Amino acid sequence: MTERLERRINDSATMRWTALAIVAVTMMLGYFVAKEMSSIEDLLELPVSQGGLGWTSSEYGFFAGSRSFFNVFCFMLFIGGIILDKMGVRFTGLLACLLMVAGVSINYYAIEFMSPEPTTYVNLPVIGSSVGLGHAWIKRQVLMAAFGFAVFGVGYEMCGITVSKVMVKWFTGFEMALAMGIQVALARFGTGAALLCSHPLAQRYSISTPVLCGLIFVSLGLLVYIVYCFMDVKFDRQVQSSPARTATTSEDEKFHFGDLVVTLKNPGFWLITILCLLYYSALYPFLDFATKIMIYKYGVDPSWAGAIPSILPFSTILFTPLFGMVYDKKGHGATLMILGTIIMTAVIFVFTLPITSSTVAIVLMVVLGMAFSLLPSAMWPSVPKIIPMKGLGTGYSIIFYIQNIGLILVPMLVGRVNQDHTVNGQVDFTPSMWIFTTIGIAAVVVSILLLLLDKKRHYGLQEANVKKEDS
Ligand SMILES: C[C@H](N)C(=O)N[C@@H](CCCCN)C(=O)O
Repeated sequence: MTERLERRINDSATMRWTALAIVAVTMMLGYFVAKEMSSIEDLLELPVSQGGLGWTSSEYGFFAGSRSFFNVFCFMLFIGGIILDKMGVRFTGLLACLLMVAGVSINYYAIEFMSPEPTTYVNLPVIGSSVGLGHAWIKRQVLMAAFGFAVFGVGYEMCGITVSKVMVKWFTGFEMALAMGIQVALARFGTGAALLCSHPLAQRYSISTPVLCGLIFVSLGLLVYIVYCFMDVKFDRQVQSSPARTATTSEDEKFHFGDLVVTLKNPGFWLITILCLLYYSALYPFLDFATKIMIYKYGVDPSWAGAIPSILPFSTILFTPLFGMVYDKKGHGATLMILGTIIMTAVIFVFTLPITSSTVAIVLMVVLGMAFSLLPSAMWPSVPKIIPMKGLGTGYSIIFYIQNIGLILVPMLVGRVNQDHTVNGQVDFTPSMWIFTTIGIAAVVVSILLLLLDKKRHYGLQEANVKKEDS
């Protein structure tokens, strides 16, 4: 056991919360970009003659899924995790921010400067009509935008795992779940702002304006992360100069490939990974299509239709830190996850029903916000209870990697299904909502299995995070 002989920089609440604020803001700016195009699906799909870009629903689904392409097909997330464990949070964080800036620049170039005319097509394999792989023609503009989004996605996910490791570094033994909850809450603010502002910005100026804003934001994120690097240098110097810490920290935190095998053999790790895959495959793609659902199913005016899905991330801003606090002080992490999956599935099921009142949609979004808080506030702080610190970068990266497979396939599938169920410009969203509901039911089952496994393996998921002597 490590005995603390000296006060460390993170023993100061001001310093550790400042570190959190900095990295969380960087991540929040990235989250804006991740959803900056979601509420303008209708504009992207308008004919060019009416000021749109003439994209099809399938092309939009392809674009929405593209954020995960390099992460999954080029194993970038996995490589990012190894880079993180080998090179540390400063190098990896800066690299991640640079990739985000590069990706959004390409995306902006595609939307602002490439021709939206459907004259140049590229033949690519995409999800075919509900079953298997087929071929579709994709506009070059869509392809270039997707390429930029995929580069951005590498930086975005790398930043996600880095920020997670930064938080574990500063908050172990302190208010870890609250810190992670606040980080996720700020990230949701980025998501909500994108859903709320993109459509009005695109309508008032041009379709590329939200992307330009995103470019400015991720550039700011890079600058902010440089500030964090100075704090991190100080933290590491202190740890190195403290003999008690040196004896354990440098050895404990060094990554060996054998640790990866230990992680991969851990059934708790796999259950949490599958839970993450299912939960996020239902919620994130749902958000990608929610604005269009509001317009077509609930008859909401397109100019403010994005405001209804934005309730979801905005409501999590309050709930996520709140549930994080509950987990820190009282425990019950596995129970919180079960509740989160049950509420999510129930709400998405109600969206499947033929109810078309926009008031009902608003209420459902608030309740879904609670689900969107319950699971992340308990799941992410549970990961360090299952995987040791030295394998955490790799562990988070494998979880995100598998999650990203769902984030590619589900939007593509839903985009295609929506296109197949469009008659005279009217979309029937029932089949795609059933896809989300089915995924939700599977998530409920996995979260219950995780509770049962915790009882057997004693990961401590039901225990509080804050240790009495540190508080
Ligand atoms: C999209 C990303 N892979 C992700 O899942 N992010 C989580 C937050 C992860 C925080 C880990 N400390 C999210 O809920 O958006």
